[in-house]
Amino acid sequence: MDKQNRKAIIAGNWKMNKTATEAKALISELIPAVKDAGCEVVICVPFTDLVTAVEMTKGTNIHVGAENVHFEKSGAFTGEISADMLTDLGVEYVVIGHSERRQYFAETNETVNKRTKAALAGGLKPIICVGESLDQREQGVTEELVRMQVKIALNGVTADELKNVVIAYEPIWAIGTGKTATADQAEEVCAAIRKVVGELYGEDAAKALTVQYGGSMNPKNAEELLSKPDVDGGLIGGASLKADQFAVIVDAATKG
Ligand SMILES: O=C(CO)COP(=O)(O)O
Repeated sequence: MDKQNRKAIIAGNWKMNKTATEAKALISELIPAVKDAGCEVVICVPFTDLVTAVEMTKGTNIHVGAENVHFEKSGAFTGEISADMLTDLGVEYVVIGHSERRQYFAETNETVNKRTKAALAGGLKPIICVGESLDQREQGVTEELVRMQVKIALNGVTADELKNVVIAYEPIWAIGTGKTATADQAEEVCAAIRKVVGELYGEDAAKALTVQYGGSMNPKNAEELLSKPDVDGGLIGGASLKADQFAVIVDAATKG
């Protein structure tokens, strides 16, 4: 369902889960489970599962994303993957700046910005992750922090490119903890994200932007979270690894 003509997107972020063999089994279950979705359905999978995911989802309503992309086009960057490598496979989306990347792999707002620009230049749709730690929330700096993360991530991104950008609000304290933000907390920050994008690109661009919530979204809480006016979808970790659970969330977004 569209909110003010916005596209709701439910994206799975598989993280470091599923071998190619396991991915095959999960995607086989997912295809029939989400075939009537009224929202966009994306699965962001490990690099080693991309070929399988792209091949298996051809002709279905499932879109495929990667979980990271390097900012250089090519060269001596052992172990890295470029935007061209991903688009050439048929990959459409890419998660950028996930808090796990920021926490364990020294990702910064600046590298998030570089990756975002490289993704867009290469024809990928970035899902840019922002969000505060529990400490930051308790200190009352959530909105300032998220505004800064969004501003730096989008530095140098044109208004035209913004049409392909998705922003995911993922409070770090809610990721993988079973502790979900309340629907009002999610709405408050998703609205703040839309506001800062409005300041940068104007009202119309802000209204068109898809802003997702992520952090322990599950079949039980999805409907309430997705009913909020500024929550246009979800970035789902744990529950995206179970076809039946993911399908319930997709249904909730279809209603939302
Ligand atoms: O990090 C997330 C999605 O990117 C959320 O993970 P969980 O849904 O497992 O909390």
